[in-house]
Amino acid sequence: MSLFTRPLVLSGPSGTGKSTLLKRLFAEYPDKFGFSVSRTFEPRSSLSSPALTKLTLTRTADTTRNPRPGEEDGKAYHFVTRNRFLDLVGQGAFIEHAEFGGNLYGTTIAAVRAVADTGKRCVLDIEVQGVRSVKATDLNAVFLFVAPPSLTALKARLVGRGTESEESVQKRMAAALLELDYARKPNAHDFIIVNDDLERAYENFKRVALGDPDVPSDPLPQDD
Ligand SMILES: Nc1ncnc2c1ncn2[C@@H]1O[C@H](COP(=O)(O)OP(=O)(O)OP(=O)(O)O)[C@@H](O)[C@H]1O
Repeated sequence: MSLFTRPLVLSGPSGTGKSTLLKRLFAEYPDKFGFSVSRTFEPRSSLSSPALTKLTLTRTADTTRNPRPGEEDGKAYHFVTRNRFLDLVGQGAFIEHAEFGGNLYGTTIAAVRAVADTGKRCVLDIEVQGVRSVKATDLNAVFLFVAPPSLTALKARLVGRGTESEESVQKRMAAALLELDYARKPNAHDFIIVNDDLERAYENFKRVALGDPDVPSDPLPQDD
């Protein structure tokens, strides 16, 4: 049976290639997916590039920041007041929330459900803490872990991306160890894709995203 009707939770170390895979997927299937990203790290703009905002992606995040000119409520974000946001936090409404630059951002359980109601598959790109939160809900999500071929390769990608300071690379590498530790636990994820060769990884990623239940998981990289 297709898994397409269940939200897809994508996680994996920073720099492992999640945005790269998502961009390709959303470019190939502009109407099939709703997307939510919320992270502890500073958000990067790669998934908000003009090419992507033209797509009919449904975003699911709430924010207290003011709408920018031309931004409609409910399209990029649901704009809420700080008080309302904190109420929602108190009610346990969020899967994840974090503060960046004085504004609060987060993804509510209700927003993920709303995407599913439109017939699209909601894709969440979140960290391990968010994975645990989603597991504690009744969202019945499918968990996909994208692993780097090795820690050495991961570091090379982070450095090669040219977006991180030395300190930020160190922070991300430390977080990567925790993500990999979690991924080694039995039943932590339903699918594991090692993003070694991009073409191969993308083919498997696409199959999982479209709901194929039979995509074989790759073995996790050994510590190096
Ligand atoms: N299979 C691959 N082989 C080599 N390089 C890759 C591969 N996939 C992605 N990259 C490169 O690795 C870098 C990190 O990829 P990307 O930004 O997609 O990671 P990410 O997991 O989305 O990171 P973050 O969680 O920080 O957003 C980019 O420069 C990207 O071009």
